[in-house]
Amino acid sequence: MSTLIDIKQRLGAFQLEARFEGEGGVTALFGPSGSGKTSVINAIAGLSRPDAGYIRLGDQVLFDSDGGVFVPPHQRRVGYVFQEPRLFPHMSVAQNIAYGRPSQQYSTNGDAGLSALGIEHLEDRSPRDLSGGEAQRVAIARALMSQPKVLLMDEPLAALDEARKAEFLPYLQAFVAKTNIPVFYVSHAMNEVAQLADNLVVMRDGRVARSGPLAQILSDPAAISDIGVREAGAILNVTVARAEAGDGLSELTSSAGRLYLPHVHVEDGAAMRVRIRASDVILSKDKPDGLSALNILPCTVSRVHEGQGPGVAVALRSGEDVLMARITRRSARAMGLRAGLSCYAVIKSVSVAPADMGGHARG
Ligand SMILES: Nc1ncnc2c1ncn2[C@@H]1O[C@H](COP(=O)(O)OP(=O)(O)OP(=O)(O)O)[C@@H](O)[C@H]1O
Repeated sequence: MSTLIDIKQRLGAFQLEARFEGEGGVTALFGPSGSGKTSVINAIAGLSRPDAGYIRLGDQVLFDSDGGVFVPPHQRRVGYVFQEPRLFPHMSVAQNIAYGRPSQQYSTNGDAGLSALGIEHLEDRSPRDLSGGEAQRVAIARALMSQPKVLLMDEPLAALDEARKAEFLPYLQAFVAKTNIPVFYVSHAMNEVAQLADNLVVMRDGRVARSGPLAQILSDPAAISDIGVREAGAILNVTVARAEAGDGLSELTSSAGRLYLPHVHVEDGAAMRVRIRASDVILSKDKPDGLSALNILPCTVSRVHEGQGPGVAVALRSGEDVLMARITRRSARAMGLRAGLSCYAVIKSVSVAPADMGGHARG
């Protein structure tokens, strides 16, 4: 489902001026606090009315200031999942899900997205007896009951502690991999975005700094300043060769070679995404020997991007994948880095956090 968002809106002292196009799947709105992410999805939901512009989801125009179109929120077929699950405490889980749709039978049968949430065994419980992650899974199920054409999620992990996040994320990944409903996902956490999204919209100060396919933006060295130097990094698509490779490690295969990374709790043969931060990649012109680092991938430099500061972003072709390295300008010069140069990327196993591993391969 193609989308077009092109809106201007003054909110107090804040000026929102956001334009991007999308192609369905999961579109992450990523940016620092106060950059305008929630304001954009509120405009899509019809919870606020932009001063000017245009919003189209598929073939439905929801807002067109020139044409005098403003579809009211209840006619937009938009599901909204907030930071807090907002369940009714006096109703069971099943009643919460069916709330407002008494005529509609709730059943996970035949809906792969809904089944992926794994909530059947929770139906008779009170929301008081759910963990934060379980409650969010129920909130997503409830949002699906209106048979939305699009699902908006505003930082659904923000209110969860680290343990609950780790428990909830695999369900969310499975859900977005299975559902056919386009999702707009607001987050300021790049590890979540890297695991969940197909498309990325980077927001800065009320404007769209970048938008496009996630993998493309994350492997563009010129985008590093918009993503943030600490957060920037490319995604490797890997297959789990041996989840239990001993020593608390898993053995993964990427198109460029074998990797040993912290243990992942998935079946052998599973396809997943691994985010490798640019600042965790060391480059060497010769194949290093006697290093403690377990992962040494042959690469070819495809682009060297010099920014304002002391760092240089280097895009590397590694088999079919792209890696990104951030090194000092001084090192880049000393090594004579330039497009076409063959080198080796060195990645410490322990530098890759479990939270950076696990996104389902889509398709
Ligand atoms: N109704 C309003 N009136 C005045 N200012 C507003 C209004 N709504 C939003 N703002 C301001 O607009 C800016 C963007 O807010 P928004 O919630 O869209 O950002 P965000 O990127 O989602 O941030 P966060 O991650 O903190 O939720 C903020 O400075 C906020 O205070």
